[in-house]
Amino acid sequence: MKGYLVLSTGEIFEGEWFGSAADCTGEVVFNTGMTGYQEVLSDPSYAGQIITFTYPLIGNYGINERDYESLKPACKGLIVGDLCEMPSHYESGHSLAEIATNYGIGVLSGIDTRAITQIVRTEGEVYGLLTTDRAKLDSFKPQPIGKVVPGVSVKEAQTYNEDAAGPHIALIDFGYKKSILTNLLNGGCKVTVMPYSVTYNEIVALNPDGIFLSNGPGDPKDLTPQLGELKQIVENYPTMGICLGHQLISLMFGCDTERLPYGHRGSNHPVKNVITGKVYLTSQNHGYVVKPESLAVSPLELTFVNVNDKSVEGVRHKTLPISSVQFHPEAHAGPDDTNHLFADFIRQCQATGEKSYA
Ligand SMILES: NC(=O)CC[C@H](N)C(=O)O
Repeated sequence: MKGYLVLSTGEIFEGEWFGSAADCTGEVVFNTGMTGYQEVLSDPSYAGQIITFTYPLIGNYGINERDYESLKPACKGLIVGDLCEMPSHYESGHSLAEIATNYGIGVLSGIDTRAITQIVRTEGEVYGLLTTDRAKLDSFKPQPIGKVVPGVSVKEAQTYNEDAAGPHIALIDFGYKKSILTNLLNGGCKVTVMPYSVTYNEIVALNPDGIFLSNGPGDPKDLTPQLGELKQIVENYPTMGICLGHQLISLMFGCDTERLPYGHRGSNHPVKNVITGKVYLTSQNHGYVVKPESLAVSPLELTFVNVNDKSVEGVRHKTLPISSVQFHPEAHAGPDDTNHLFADFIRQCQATGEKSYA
């Protein structure tokens, strides 16, 4: 079946349609990873987005049971150069087209994904409509994706590794990737996943040893109403944040965020630890970033910087045990060069021996 993509910048692309037959609209972004499409499409941080894969062949090793980053993918659609319909891998249980159908995701194949990438790199914020109905192309009205965290966060607390000997971590869920939970559980922690709207009193009642602020979709400023409560939480426990969690920590301590000229989404983004001088390759997925000049007026200091564009990649509080990174130390997809950050955080939660820094 034929399918179409119309962009808010006016271009129209025609290709072959797979997956869910329903139309979808969303922000068009591009991911440059050469592998990892299963982890990417199931990462909740892509809620409301249509993902263009720059690597030309997608779907060739199928979909397995283990590599989902969430139970239900939140992205809207996929745009690929060449969708493989006959995957080959000993763990593959489904083709990409099958699971896209099951999860209501439209897939457009046979597209010049480099052309789309160039448009997104030039324009920054681009929206698109994926449809099989040519008649709808003229009436497309782009709309920002809006507040998406409530749709991907858990509704009730969920505890994992109840009897673990290690520290008890409250993982505040803005759309957490399963690999973050897995890293904490493998590090010997008991983990309670809490809804994004959790209050300080609920955290006090839980009595955790540390707080983890997860990744998540959308503009971090959409969560401005939560910042006061979250600040009270993180000021009282050792805390680590990843991606959206990092942006929220920065906002709550007086920094500012802005859109990147175009997003960092891929598996080979170099970052430099400004304290040790070491460079790491990292997995990334973000469209917003902390403004570097805003750090000067906050109690936070820079820990990591992006080697390519010098953007802020990590911060820590000057006096409290709070740190966060813009990249993804849990990898999936991508390199796990910075995986030691989980061990550092878990050690920090163990070392305090007391619950409160207040
Ligand atoms: N992976 C994430 O947590 C993304 C954070 C935020 N939604 C951004 O695009 O910058």
